[in-house]
Amino acid sequence: MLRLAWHDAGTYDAKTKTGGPNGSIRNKEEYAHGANNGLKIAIDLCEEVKAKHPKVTYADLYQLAGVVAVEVTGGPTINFVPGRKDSNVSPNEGRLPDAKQGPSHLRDVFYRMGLSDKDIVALSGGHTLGKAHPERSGFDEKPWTKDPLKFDNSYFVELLKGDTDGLLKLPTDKALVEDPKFRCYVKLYAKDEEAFFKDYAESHKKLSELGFTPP
Ligand code: HEM
Ligand SMILES: N=NC(=O)c1ccncc1
Repeated sequence: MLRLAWHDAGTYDAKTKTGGPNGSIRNKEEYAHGANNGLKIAIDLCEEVKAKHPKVTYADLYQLAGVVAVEVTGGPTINFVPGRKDSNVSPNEGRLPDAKQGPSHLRDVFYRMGLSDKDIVALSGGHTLGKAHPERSGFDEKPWTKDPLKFDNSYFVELLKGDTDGLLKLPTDKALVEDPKFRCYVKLYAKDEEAFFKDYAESHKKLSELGFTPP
C-alpha cells in the first residue's frame, strides 16, 4: 500500500503540473508500467474499500492507504487531508526512478517532482518496509531490514553498516551513502529515529499532496 501511494504520487512533474496523486495508477495503461509490477494486488484490495465508500476518490483512497500503512506498522502519524480529484490521464512510462542508477538520477527524478535532497533520503526510508520480488523487479527476494513489517529507522542503520547477508541494497539505496549531502541525512536518521520520523512525516505529506492544494 505504501508503494502504491508513492507510485501514484511519484509521477508528478512540477513544471507541467501533470501526474501526481490523482488515482490514475488504477488504469491498466499505468499499472502495467514495469515500475508498477505487482501493484495490481494493492489496487484490487483498495477496490473493496472503494465499493463500500464510493464517494472517496481513488486519489484520496491510495494516499490514505499509504498513510495508514506507515501508522499501523509503528511509523509516524502523517497529517492526511482529503479532496484530491481522480484523473484518467496517465503519464508516459519512465517518471519513477530507475533502481539501477545513482545520486544524479535520484535528484533528476525527485527535483522534477519539486522535492529536495532531504525528501529523497527521508522518503527512501520507506524501504524499512517490505521486500523485493524477482518476478516484479528482477531483484533478489530480500527485505532491506530485519523486520520488514516494522516502520523504524533500521533502513538507515543497515545502510551505514554495509552489506548484510539476506538484506537488500539497491544501487539507489547505496547512492544515499555515496553522495556526501545524502549521507549527512542517513547518519542523522540512523542515530535519531525521532528526527527520521519527523522528516519522514513532512516529506510523505508533501509527496501525497504534490499538485494538490488542500481545501
Ligand atoms: C528512491 C527511489 C526508489 C527506488 C529506485 C525504489 C525501487 C524499489 C524497487 C526496485 C522495489 C522492489 C519492487 C519489487 O520487486 O517488488 C521497491 C519496493 C518498495 N518500495 Fe521503493 N524505491 C524507491 C523509493 C521508494 C519510496 C519513496 C517509497 C515509499 C515512501 C518506497 C516504498 C517501497 C516499498 C514499501 C517497497 C516494498 C513493496 C513490497 O514489499 O511489495 N520506495 N522499491
Ligand atoms: N518503490 N519503488 C519501486 O517499487 C520501483 C521504482 C522504480 N522501478 C521499479 C520499482
